[in-house]
Amino acid sequence: MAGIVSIFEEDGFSAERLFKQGYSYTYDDVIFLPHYIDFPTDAVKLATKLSRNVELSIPCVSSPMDTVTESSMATAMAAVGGIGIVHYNNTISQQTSFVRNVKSHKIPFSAELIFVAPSDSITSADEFATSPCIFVTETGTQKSKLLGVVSKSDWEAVRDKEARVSSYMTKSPVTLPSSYSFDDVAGYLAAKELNFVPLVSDDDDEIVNLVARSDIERIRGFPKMGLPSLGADGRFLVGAAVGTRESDKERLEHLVKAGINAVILDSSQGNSIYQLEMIKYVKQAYPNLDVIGGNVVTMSQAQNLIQAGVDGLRVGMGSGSICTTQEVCAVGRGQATAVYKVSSVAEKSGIPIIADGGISNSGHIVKALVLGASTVMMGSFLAGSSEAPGNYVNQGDVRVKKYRGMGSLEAMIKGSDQRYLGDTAKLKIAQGVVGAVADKGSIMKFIPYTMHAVKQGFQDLGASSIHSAHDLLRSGTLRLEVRTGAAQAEGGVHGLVSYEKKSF
Ligand SMILES: NC(=O)C1=CN([C@@H]2O[C@H](COP(=O)(O)OP(=O)(O)OC[C@H]3O[C@@H](n4cnc5c(N)ncnc54)[C@H](O)[C@@H]3O)[C@@H](O)[C@H]2O)C=CC1
Ligand SMILES: O=c1[nH]c(=O)c2[nH+]cn([C@@H]3O[C@H](COP(=O)(O)O)[C@@H](O)[C@H]3O)c2[nH]1
Ligand SMILES: [K+]
Repeated sequence: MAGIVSIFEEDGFSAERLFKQGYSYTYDDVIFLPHYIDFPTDAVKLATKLSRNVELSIPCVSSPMDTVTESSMATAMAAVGGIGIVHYNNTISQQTSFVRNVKSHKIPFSAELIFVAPSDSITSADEFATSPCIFVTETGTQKSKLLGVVSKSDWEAVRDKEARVSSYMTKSPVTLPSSYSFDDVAGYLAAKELNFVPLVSDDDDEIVNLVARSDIERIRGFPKMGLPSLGADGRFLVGAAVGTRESDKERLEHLVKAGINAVILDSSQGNSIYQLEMIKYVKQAYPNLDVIGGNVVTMSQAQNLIQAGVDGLRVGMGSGSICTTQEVCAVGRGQATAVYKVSSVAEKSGIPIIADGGISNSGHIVKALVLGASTVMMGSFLAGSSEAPGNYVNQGDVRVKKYRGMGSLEAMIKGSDQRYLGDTAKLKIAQGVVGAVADKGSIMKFIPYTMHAVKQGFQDLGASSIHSAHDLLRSGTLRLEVRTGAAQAEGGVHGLVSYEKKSF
């Protein structure tokens, strides 16, 4: 191979040369030249690091946005081997309860837990829309003693819909410990011919999950993935975002108690005195917690945060699908260039980087990883999934979910305005939009398929791991080019009267 490489070394550009030319390139601008295949697709390993001490089996991270990551997303992301970062556009108690919820699960969930008090009545079938049953507890909240359960069929059989639930609930329902594995729970439901079973936490008997027979079939139907992301205590890994205000120190204290495995300091421009001070504070107060700084897009921004002690860096400014930062502030960078440049610095200090924003297909993930990232962070790619917060609505013929920027007016009004209205700033300027994305089903189905597509890309490049891709990048063995507009059009579907694009 060495001889062939030297004859053709002028074919294509090395990344070093290509990214030196003064252009801001994004993923679609560049294309990799194929190399040599000497292993099967399944031999490609995508195991990686989120940050210095957090290991994942796939390079996928869900973004800390209020239309992307709460408990359901973070649980499912960990179950498939990635990680979710819980957003902080909420109160401290809401954010920590999302984290605790992830920590108390062994099985990803789809049903909502609904609680009523014994004297309440259930007047509409709509109350069962998101769950096969409703729990009755002493005070009607999750944190109180379980008295009974009402299934949808129990309720349908009741004539007087105004009746108190205590008059017809099934008393003292069977529960299982939440430490039971998927197979244990599946075996129990089958043996007892039950339609669902609630799972209770080991320490305080609180109901934390509800597994229905349909969930068992659903989960069994998903493609097999590698190892889930588990901490040393056997619980799912989860991260959380916080800001850089004084009040975020209190938030962080609660998140650490709830068991987060990494914290992301969430700013659009991370190279600030506020973030540098926060990084130093976190490293001193919680030496065992990985702290991820950002966002950054330049080598010098990265160098500053590395010197302050970050364990990971988040890269991307204005590249997100809902971002308007480049339009509003004229600051940012094409995402391919940003990932390459920041990784060239971070790599020298052994700091993994997260390529954040602008991912809309598996090819973009290949590009981010091969250009130096260790993981990709996704918002719009995940926001249409069943695990994302919010309900689906119909927009014409399409089932959609809301997806919005954290710097959109709507999101700022909901909670992040403390960041904007604090101290001096009285005027709110949006740096993001509110939109909608199409229903994509469960991430537990489309992430495995996406990872398989990524492995095919790696195989074409002769890279059997993310580490070996980075070696090809740095040695100049990886060759790439910029695509003209016509080349980009040629690379997409073209010249057809109509077509259906079905990926798997
Ligand atoms: N990746 C991207 O391209 C972008 C992301 N976003 C997202 O929008 C959200 C908001 O981002 P930002 O506006 O950057 O939030 P931020 O909270 O970091 O900054 C908001 C404002 O508060 C100031 N600030 C922060 N800490 C301070 C302190 N301790 N004392 C005084 N002033 C302080 C900042 O300098 C800035 O002017 C985040 O979720 C972020 O990820 C927003 C724009 C671009
Ligand atoms: O300019 C911005 N204004 C916003 O309101 C905003 N909200 C999120 N983000 C960033 O976009 C990333 C998600 O991007 P994607 O949807 O392309 O995955 C996220 O991970 C963030 O980095 C924002 N950027
Ligand atoms: K954008």
